[in-house]
Amino acid sequence: MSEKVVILGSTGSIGTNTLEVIRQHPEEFTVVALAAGTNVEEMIKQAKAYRPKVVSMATKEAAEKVRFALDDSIQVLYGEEGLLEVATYHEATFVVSAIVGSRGLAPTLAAIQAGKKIGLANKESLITAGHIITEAAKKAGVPILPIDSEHSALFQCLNGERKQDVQRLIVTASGGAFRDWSREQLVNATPADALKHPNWSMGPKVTVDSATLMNKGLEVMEAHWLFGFPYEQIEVLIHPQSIIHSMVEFHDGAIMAQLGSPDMKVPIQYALSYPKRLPLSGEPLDFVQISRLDFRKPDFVQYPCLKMAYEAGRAGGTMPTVLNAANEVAVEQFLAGEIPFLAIEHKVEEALSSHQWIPHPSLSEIEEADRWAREFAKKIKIAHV
Ligand SMILES: NC(=O)C1=CN([C@@H]2O[C@H](COP(=O)(O)OP(=O)(O)OC[C@H]3O[C@@H](n4cnc5c(N)ncnc54)[C@H](OP(=O)(O)O)[C@@H]3O)[C@@H](O)[C@H]2O)C=CC1
Ligand SMILES: CC(=O)[C@@H](O)[C@H](O)COP(=O)(O)O
Ligand SMILES: [Mn+2]
Repeated sequence: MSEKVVILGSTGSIGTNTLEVIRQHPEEFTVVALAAGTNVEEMIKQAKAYRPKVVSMATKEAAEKVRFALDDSIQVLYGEEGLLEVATYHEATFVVSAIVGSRGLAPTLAAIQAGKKIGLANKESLITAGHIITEAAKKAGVPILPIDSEHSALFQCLNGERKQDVQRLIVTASGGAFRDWSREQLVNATPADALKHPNWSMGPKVTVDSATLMNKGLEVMEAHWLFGFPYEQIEVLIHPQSIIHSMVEFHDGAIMAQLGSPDMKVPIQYALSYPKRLPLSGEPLDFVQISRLDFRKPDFVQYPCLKMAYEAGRAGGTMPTVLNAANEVAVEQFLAGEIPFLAIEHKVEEALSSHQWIPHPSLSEIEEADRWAREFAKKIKIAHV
């Protein structure tokens, strides 16, 4: 029987890669519902090609344009209500959560509570409300299958192993667009510079997060929530080639690593078809051509966002929520040309140090902390950066 798939964020980088995996395996997967923001043209193309039963757009205006282009057999919804309807669509068995940012939290939680298997790319929802998502998944008895490449790698390396035999998780980082830039050079870094990721083609927000290494900080927290290890057992290692996607070291000194070309279709395929593996088109990894793999330790002075993420993760409660929300606002402002690159870390730092920490927040307290951090981060003046 085929998996009935919903994609939240279908028009984005993860969304389009997911549709490509599905296109290569029509016998395994059927697309039943899609949700996106405002990319009308891409949604019309996808709806015509995959014939879902329902689609939803972020705004009424976008939905009307999509509806105009499709026949009546595809229902077109919009707004928060439409998104939740798609996330919990009755026929769906598997929901790919690939909206960018913590706005992915509500639909991801709703999909879990509706008993859908989750393929999780939207790391921000897990950072923002880790205990709420993991408890909801446990209660509903649904698996959260990682799509993020490092977590897919860790998931594969941990397969069949006992947790108590693990020494540490080693999360690899490319170092992002500014891997070889000095702090002095970063003062003048532009959005165009930050968007030149050395290895991966991704959406703008995660690409900027790669450049600050906030992405790696978020991924350390993501690993904590997905696999249940304390922060002391989760390390980051800079690996410029992005060939080793992460590793697990065991107490006997053995290390398991998952390798592959930097192609998100591989972890997406693994999440969708777990525990099977399906063939994918693409060139096999050529070790002779790669010839070497390099590593170095990340430096907390060079990458304060990584340091703040470890601290926020260890503090727990509402600190990760605030870190994530302030970062989302700052990245958006940077991409809009409103603030310099180094103001991102400055805004996150200010928000964390001004926040009234709540140790065991409810969902509404998380939503309130997220709202507070966004407003606070927007208002921070950056003249002295
Ligand atoms: N790209 C990658 O390779 C990887 C991404 N991730 C994570 O996956 C998530 C998605 O990243 P990525 O695909 O790169 O991002 P993109 O920016 O490429 O895509 C974001 C998607 O979210 C949709 N969206 C935005 N706002 C709304 C809204 N209000 N309602 C509904 N949908 C909305 C966009 O729709 P529209 O364009 O129509 O406005 C788009 O489909 C992020 O959390 C990222 O960290 C993790 C690992 C790798
Ligand atoms: C592809 C993927 O999973 C991204 O999250 C990736 O990790 C970005 O690369 P770096 O953050 O290592 O630069
Ligand atoms: Mn990743």
